[in-house]
Amino acid sequence: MSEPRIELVAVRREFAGGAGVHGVDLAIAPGEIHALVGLNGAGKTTLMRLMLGMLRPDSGVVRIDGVALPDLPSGAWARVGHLVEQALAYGELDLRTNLRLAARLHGATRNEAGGLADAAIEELGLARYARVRARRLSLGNRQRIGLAAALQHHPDLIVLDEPTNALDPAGVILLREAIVRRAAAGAGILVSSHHLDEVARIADRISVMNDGRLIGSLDPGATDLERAFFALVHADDLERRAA
Ligand SMILES: Nc1ncnc2c1ncn2[C@@H]1O[C@H](COP(=O)(O)OP(=O)(O)OP(=O)(O)O)[C@@H](O)[C@H]1O
Repeated sequence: MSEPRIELVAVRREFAGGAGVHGVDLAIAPGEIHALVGLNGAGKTTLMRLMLGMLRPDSGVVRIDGVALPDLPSGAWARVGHLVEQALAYGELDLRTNLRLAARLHGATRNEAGGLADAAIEELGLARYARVRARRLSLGNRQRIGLAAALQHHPDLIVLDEPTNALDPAGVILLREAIVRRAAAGAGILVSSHHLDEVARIADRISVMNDGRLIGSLDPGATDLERAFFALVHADDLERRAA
């Protein structure tokens, strides 16, 4: 089997008060779309921040393409695309300039950056807004900029935290198609969501997170995902209360 795009072994990060991520193992293969679902506060964003080196684990290891994060050469981050928390855009610059800059930060040459930005603008339905300053854009279109910046350089590893937030139905479809395209090209993708049916359309695997742990998985082809999700969460809550 090929090397996972990313692998987490016993990753733990505990905040004061006890919340956090309490020992997570996870591997995402090239070409895999892996969905992460869980209630508010389950630890999804924290897990993603640990995967991206934004947060240091108390213990455990995160490897990208087999290399532990502290040893990862800085150039390797150019092969990663992510949107975790807020989409970063310079309000005074237009949408296309923002995307060109993001492409440059991901290692594209000046010539390549324009082409990547134009392709992403097309892919995410942003052509009408290409020359509009970011601060004038709607919330959903700012989210589209963040997604375009995360995807435009065709990364090998993609991490998206609730990417459909603020997107209209057309945006949801464009994003879905873009994610499937990246996976078909070999990217490993982790995407969190509160929309079970939405992620089930594209995910190869769905992991359920509860109280900082991965407690099980859902079959993306199953009919009543909501019921299966709550059954897992309730059983886990009961088990921990009994312990
Ligand atoms: N820097 C921090 N310091 C203390 N506690 C934190 C910190 N960051 C997150 N937490 C806590 O860790 C837990 C997990 O938060 P996290 O944001 O990872 O959850 P989530 O699954 O992404 O939630 P949501 O679905 O609401 O986005 C929460 O209880 C949160 O309050």
